[in-house]
Amino acid sequence: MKPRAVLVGPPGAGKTTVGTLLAAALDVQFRDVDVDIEAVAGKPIPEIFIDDGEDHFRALERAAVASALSTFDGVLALGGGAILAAETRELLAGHTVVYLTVELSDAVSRVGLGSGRPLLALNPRATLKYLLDQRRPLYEQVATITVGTDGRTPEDIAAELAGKL
Ligand SMILES: Nc1ncnc2c1ncn2[C@@H]1O[C@H](COP(=O)(O)OP(=O)(O)O)[C@@H](O)[C@H]1O
Ligand SMILES: O=C(O)C1=C[C@@H](OP(=O)(O)O)[C@@H](O)[C@H](O)C1
Ligand SMILES: [Mg+2]
Repeated sequence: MKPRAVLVGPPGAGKTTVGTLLAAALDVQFRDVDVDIEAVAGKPIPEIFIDDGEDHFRALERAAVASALSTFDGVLALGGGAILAAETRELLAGHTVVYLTVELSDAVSRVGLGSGRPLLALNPRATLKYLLDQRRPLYEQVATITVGTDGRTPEDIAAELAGKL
């Protein structure tokens, strides 16, 4: 069993939002790895970062992604940093991986003050700029389909993807 599509991209790309609409359009289930991680940890992501640290969050994330990739057949959204793990990038080979791109200005306005995203809590704009530059090659490495999201509605993006899949 494998997901119909796996959505990757930086925070604010719209993985959760577009993924939900895409799953509805394809009439399959939607799953968000961030939600799986919170269920395993028994607390929200900001609390995992505060209580246990980012390394622990990443370990939970690697396990949650590996499990979902082998047991779930709907539309799967990863967290923006999941592709930092070489193990996860390797597991993504052979999957339909959709990279939702977003430029800094749209990402900044979408994540707002970064609430619920502990990495962005201090300085969302500067951190997003760093994350976008650091991760772009990794998203490009795993992607099989790349779709731009700037200035577009989630509905429009989901409809384009539903047509492609
Ligand atoms: N194409 C879009 N245009 C405008 N706002 C968007 C778009 N996609 C997502 N959003 C908004 O941006 C925020 C972040 O979206 P989300 O789906 O959580 O992104 P991700 O899961 O990639 O971090 C949400 O408030 C969402 O409503
Ligand atoms: O970029 C990241 O490292 C993270 C992105 C978040 O998911 P979204 O990309 O859905 O915001 C979430 O997994 C966590 O806060 C870490
Ligand atoms: Mg998300």
